[in-house]
Amino acid sequence: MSAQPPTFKPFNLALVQLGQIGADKAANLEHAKEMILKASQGSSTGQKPDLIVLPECFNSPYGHVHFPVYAETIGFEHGKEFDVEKTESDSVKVLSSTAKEIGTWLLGGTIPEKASDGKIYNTAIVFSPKGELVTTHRKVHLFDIDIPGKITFKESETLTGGSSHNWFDTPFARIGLGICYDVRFPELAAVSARKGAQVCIYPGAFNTTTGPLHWELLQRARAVDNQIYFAMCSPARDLTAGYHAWGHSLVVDPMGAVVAKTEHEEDILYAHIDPEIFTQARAGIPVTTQRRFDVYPDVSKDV
Ligand SMILES: O=C(O)CCC(=O)C(=O)O
Repeated sequence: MSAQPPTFKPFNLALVQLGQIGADKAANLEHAKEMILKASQGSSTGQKPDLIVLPECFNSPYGHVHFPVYAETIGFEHGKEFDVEKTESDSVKVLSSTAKEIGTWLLGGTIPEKASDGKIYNTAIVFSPKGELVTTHRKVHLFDIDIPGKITFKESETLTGGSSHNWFDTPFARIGLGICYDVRFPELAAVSARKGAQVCIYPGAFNTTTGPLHWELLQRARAVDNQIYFAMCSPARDLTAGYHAWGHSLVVDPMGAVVAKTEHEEDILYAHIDPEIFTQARAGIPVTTQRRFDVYPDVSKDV
């Protein structure tokens, strides 16, 4: 990974708020492919996406009991050559060939991943327009919460938290990665931004308890405190499923303004990403050059 981020150029983003995620993995993959192909055609106003994003856990129902059942072995290791043809992961195969078919960057949401040590991770997978798996990100902060009478969730029952910070470079931007609950930890996005990411994108799946209060607030906060674009892509809400996703996929600009958002049904959200807004935000409110690392530490140092 080069230290210097790519020059930030205008691009179009599409978030696929996927519905119909059920118990049948093959059907989930087929529908995901169908929706990626649809997204690649562009918006009704003619915006063709350069990068398409899927939600968290798009190939299986969401819940700690499901992760071991749906987990796939990917075989990717950071810093090592990786041949997609040799992976055992059906999800990686389908997304790789789809990205290649449409010639578009694809942040293929997350899937439960079984690592060589037997541990299971919640892992985001990213493909180049040639279908190469360029990076992965294992959810660092596991979603373990207990709000009595509302929601109890314990990913750590079956998952292990990732231990690395990840981003990827495209010809138009450096994109910082995180997954859902990771958004509650400002340090991760701060490290991405200080390492040069102009945009952060987190596949996510908030719920109907925390979603209304925190989903938009957290994303606007991460956008403003780092003066970056920030987006999260959710699955659609399915009231027949065990987990009711909040939906409301969102794109926020570096001033904290909402660029685009959906409701909770299946939908494709398009957004134009404009580097001018990034440049103006940083010039007008120059916090990026006013930090006082003599008073508090720089969290991006040594990472
Ligand atoms: O932080 C939250 O309220 C929700 C997080 C979540 O749903 C997740 O990490 O999957």
